Amino acid sequence: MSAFEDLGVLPEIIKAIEELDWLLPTPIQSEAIPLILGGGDILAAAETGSGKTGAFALPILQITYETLNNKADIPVLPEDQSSNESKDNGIEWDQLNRDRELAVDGLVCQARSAAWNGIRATKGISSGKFYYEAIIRDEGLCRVGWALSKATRNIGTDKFSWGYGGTGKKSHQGTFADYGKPFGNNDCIGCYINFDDEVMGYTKNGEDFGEAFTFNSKAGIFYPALVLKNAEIAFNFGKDPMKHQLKGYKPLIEAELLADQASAPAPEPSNNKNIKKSNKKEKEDKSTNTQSDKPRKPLSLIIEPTRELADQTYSAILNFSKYLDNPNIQVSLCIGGEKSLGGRNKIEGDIIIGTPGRLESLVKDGSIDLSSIRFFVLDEADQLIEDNLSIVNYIYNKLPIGQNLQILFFSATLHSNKVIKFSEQITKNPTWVDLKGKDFIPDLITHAYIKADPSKYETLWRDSENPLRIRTDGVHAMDVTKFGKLKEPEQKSEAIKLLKAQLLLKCIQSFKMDQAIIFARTRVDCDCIHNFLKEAGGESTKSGLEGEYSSTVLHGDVNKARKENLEKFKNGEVRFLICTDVAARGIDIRGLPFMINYTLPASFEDYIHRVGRVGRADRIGLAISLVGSDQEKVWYHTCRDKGRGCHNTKLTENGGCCIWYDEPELFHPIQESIGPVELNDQFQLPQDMNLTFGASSNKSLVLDYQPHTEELSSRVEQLSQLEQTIQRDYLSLPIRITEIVNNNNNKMKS
Ligand SMILES: Nc1ncnc2c1ncn2[C@@H]1O[C@H](COP(=O)(O)OP(=O)(O)OP(=O)(O)O)[C@@H](O)[C@H]1O
Repeated sequence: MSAFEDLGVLPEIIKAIEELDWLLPTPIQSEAIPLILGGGDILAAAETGSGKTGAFALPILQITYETLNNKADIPVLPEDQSSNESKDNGIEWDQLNRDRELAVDGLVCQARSAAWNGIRATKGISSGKFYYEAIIRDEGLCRVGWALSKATRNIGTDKFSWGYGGTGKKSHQGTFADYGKPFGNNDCIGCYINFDDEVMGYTKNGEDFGEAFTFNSKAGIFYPALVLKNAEIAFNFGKDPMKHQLKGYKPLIEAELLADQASAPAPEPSNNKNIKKSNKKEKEDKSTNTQSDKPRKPLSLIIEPTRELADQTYSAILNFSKYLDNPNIQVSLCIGGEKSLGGRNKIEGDIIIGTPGRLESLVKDGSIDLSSIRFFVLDEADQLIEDNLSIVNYIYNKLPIGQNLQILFFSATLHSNKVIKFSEQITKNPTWVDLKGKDFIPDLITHAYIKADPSKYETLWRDSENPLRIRTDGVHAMDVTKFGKLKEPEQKSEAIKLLKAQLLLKCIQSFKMDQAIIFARTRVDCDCIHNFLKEAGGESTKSGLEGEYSSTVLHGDVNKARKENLEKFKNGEVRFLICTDVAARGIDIRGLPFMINYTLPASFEDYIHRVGRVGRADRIGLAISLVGSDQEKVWYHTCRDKGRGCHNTKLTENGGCCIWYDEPELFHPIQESIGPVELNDQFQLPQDMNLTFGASSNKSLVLDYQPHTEELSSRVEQLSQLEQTIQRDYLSLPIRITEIVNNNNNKMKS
């Protein structure tokens, strides 16, 4: 019997997690899963990388599934919002013919993955002159066009499909050629097909680019088709008035729409539609499952502070749910940077995962129906409450409070007054699952630091012969022209900035770091470090191989590329990820050996989350902090454009956009609580600390059971003795009764 089974987890979920090598639950999972399955509110604090995602995701997935299986309980969306079928003459995007990471909401298609994801329409045409429109809703990549039923979903790459992409290329049979103009956000692309003359073509915002392809009109039924990557596109087959009229062509909806008899290619496992059924149960379902086939109201809502984290939790839940069918669990990802649906179409999904801003706007415009929510999860709750309290409160107030609603708070750092006060307002007698006390940090992390002292390391940063110098944030561009004896605070500040870049290289070299995550304070700092590493040898070589110091950045500015950059790092395509605190929480990169605090975070809690990117899932990690020996003057933009084009280096108290950042002060609590070791002059750990970073500790995540077992052993012993006493008493009971009965009989006889 699996240990997860002991916790009451369903076999289908266990099968999925066993494939991830989750054989035993981690301590937080052992504690939290039964409590959540049992129905209470909980506040769960456990160290970074200890498996908190599974601790809440597994039980809510299970209860969601069990609720759906009890068909009477399934809340469905009202009919008029759930189907476009009649109004669209039966043409819609085909849920059975789409790639796994493409989500469909009415006629809006979205894929947030860095891979291409395609879909085909349910119906197509084989005669006449018709067209449809695609309205691009962000800057991602896409190709739109037509496909026969034999085509793959990556249209334009085989001989059965024809596409036109945002880079201004048409493609067929894998050949890409210039056509029309590039297109992007807000553009309206018309896709037309003319069976009389056997030509296909495209328009952009009404401008006709003429023939793109010729084709054989007898080839079969031509379906609208789409492939996209990190993009969102809305379609109009003619239900709404077309944006641009195309002379001689009618909207597709007016055609005689057809579909091939042949079945569609097997669908990928679903992420937001109820499409996969086991053969065995299919027959029963035809009669009984009509309720669960309808779009359903969400049962679980999970809020995550960042897009990356929302995406990670979304992928985890998709993985956990892969063997749950009849019905499949619908999971929807709602993250920032997307347009409102205007309440026209409801977000479908049994489990919705999103970021605060996006969820707020979807709730406000009526696109998410919260009336059936049973689980409200605040992951990284302290950050959500710190940064987005009003949104969390707003969403909470829209929930069906007082019914079966369960509220779950999770974080490694959950002990602030603000969190406790808020939790008291919204939870009912919550159980605290606090495994290690306040802000505990995994033992698998070794903490080290180097004091970035320009007087100590003069040769490193003063060396005028060394062409490799970081271009710093520009705060001192006007006030430090010469360094001299480093008397002025501004000189020291700039010297520290120059030195830190050199120390970074030394650390990378000394520990032969293959992969590391580097945290800096601002976007500008991240870009400066990225450029510095490029110059140090981070450029891709002509042969396409990444350079020795290849890096990528992740911060608030790198909007669309954020996911792609993170994937590059996760896949090992680049060696260093340079980021702001946007990646400090939750991001799970298995086996990551090193992290570097290029600048210290502004709070001790942030230090805990940042260093928690290493030392996860049983891997030993090293966290190195570069600590300035003096204060540094840094940007702190209060200006309207948040720093764009700002050169105001006065301090904020004088109306400017700079502050003095006091790393020596920020380092105190870290030094007191954790006591990091100082790297020696060779930038090495003391010799007795011989560790292989990135390697398994061979302790296993679940060995943490041991202290718990020891703690409980005396009580288990007492229980066992009690049990024995009861057993003995019980066994002696009939004898005594017989004795009493016999005695009584004897008395009566005599
Ligand atoms: N029972 C388990 N057995 C083996 N590996 C596990 C188990 N549970 C989780 N993991 C793995 O441990 C890693 C960390 O899990 P997770 O991301 O949930 O940690 P976390 O506690 O949420 O961390 P953070 O506080 O940084 O958000 C992941 O790679 C996950 O796959």
